[in-house]
Amino acid sequence: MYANDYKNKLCTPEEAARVVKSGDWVFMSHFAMFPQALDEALSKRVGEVSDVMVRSVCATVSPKICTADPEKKSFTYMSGYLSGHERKLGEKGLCYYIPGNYSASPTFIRSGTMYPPDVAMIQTTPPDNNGYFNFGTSVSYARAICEMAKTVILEVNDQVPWVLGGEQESIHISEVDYIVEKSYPLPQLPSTTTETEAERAIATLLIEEIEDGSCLQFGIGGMPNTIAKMIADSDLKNLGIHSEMATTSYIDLILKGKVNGSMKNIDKYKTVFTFAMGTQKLYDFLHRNPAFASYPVDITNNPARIALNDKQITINNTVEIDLLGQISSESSGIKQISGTGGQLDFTMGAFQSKGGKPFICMSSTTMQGGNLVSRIVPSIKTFSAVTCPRTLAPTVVTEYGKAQLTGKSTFKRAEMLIELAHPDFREDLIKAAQAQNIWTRTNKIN
Ligand SMILES: CC(=O)SCCNC(=O)CCNC(=O)[C@H](O)C(C)(C)COP(=O)(O)OP(=O)(O)OC[C@H]1O[C@@H](n2cnc3c(N)ncnc32)[C@H](O)[C@@H]1OP(=O)(O)O
Ligand SMILES: CCCC(=O)O
Repeated sequence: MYANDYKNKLCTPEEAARVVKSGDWVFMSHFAMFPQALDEALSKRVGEVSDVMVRSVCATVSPKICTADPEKKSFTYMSGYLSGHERKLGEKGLCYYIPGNYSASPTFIRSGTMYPPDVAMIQTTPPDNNGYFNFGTSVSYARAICEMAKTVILEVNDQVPWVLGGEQESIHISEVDYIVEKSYPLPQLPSTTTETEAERAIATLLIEEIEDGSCLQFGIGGMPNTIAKMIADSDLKNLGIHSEMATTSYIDLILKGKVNGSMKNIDKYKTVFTFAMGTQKLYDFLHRNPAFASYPVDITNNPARIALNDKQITINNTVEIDLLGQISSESSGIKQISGTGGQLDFTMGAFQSKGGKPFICMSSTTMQGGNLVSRIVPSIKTFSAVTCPRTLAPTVVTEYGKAQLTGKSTFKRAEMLIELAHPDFREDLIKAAQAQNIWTRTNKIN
């Protein structure tokens, strides 16, 4: 029925890329759905256009518009959450970070608060018989971008899984201006990370906090995968998932019957997420699987909606925490590592959920430049961003224990956090707390 429409809109990536004019804002799709053919075609226009602003989120390949234009003669690239590729480009001045809570982006686009997109370049599945294309593994805010863009170009990839959605997971051909085709496997995020002893100790401490019927969110990074694996081997049952990200570790949780969503108050029996990144096994598992519902990020990450499920447990990683409980999860000094993403959104949501518990976890130390450094620090580095402010500091977990910081005074926070630090750093931290006037004689460690 829509075959003629499809044929009329079909063109080469190079033809589609010609739509972009100097001064345009081009919004590309996110994470594993970064539109590789359109990026390549646009990169061939270096020197032909100027001041073109391109934005995406966590591109899982290195955008060619950056590498083809190291002097930024034509393109300036920015991302809402840096991937490893984007982090490296950032260090060369070829990728800028856009600070923000992930939940807010669709609203900012629709309200015009964000620069409006001139051109949307969005990767999708091929259309179904009703003329709909599916946003695959990155619903994110693809719909908001397409609604607001002057020109919508789809990059159709027949290797993208069709992911069933709660809403806004698809777009109709009538809303599309150009279609290009390219078949390639989605980039994969390896599932096997080498687990450290500290990660296993932290996971053990977190498992104690999860009950039958809890609703889980796992953040990004090595640690959440370790915990998911441990849950898959536990006696826990009737768990639910309401998360931002879906990962390969979900497969076992679902197949082993740990996660069935039966105790959720909303999206019952569904594992909810806005983007997925993992192995091909995950992408195959997601394809038309009714166990999942993808939603746009203003729905998955809305704290008020997160709170509708009882016993929401959120497990996110951080880079460092200062003695006041300021949580810095996305940068180290001027080095932007990743982004705020949904860390603050989910922490706020879990605080409001009945029986909910937000957690921030980290190994107590890390190797940096060949030196062992503490992640619990007197003060976070100059220029480092605070991802969760101290007013919203939840329970912090290291391999040495848990510290519930909410409602605690500055001296109590300092004391509890120092108990979670590696023993080699505790004396220096006590001295720092004394110098900061957040230590008292009532403190246990002295
Ligand atoms: C997309 C989403 O929003 S999902 C929802 C939750 N969102 C979030 O939690 C967002 C913030 N969190 C994050 O970005 C991640 O969880 C992180 C960065 C805290 C941890 O992720 P991991 O992949 O486990 O981090 P990893 O240990 O590999 O380190 C990543 C980088 O940070 C650097 N880093 C880590 N700790 C430190 C530190 N204390 N000082 C300096 N640099 C550090 C590492 O060296 C590495 O950089 P490199 O690749 O250039 O060498
Ligand atoms: C994680 C994405 C952040 C944004 O672009 O809003």
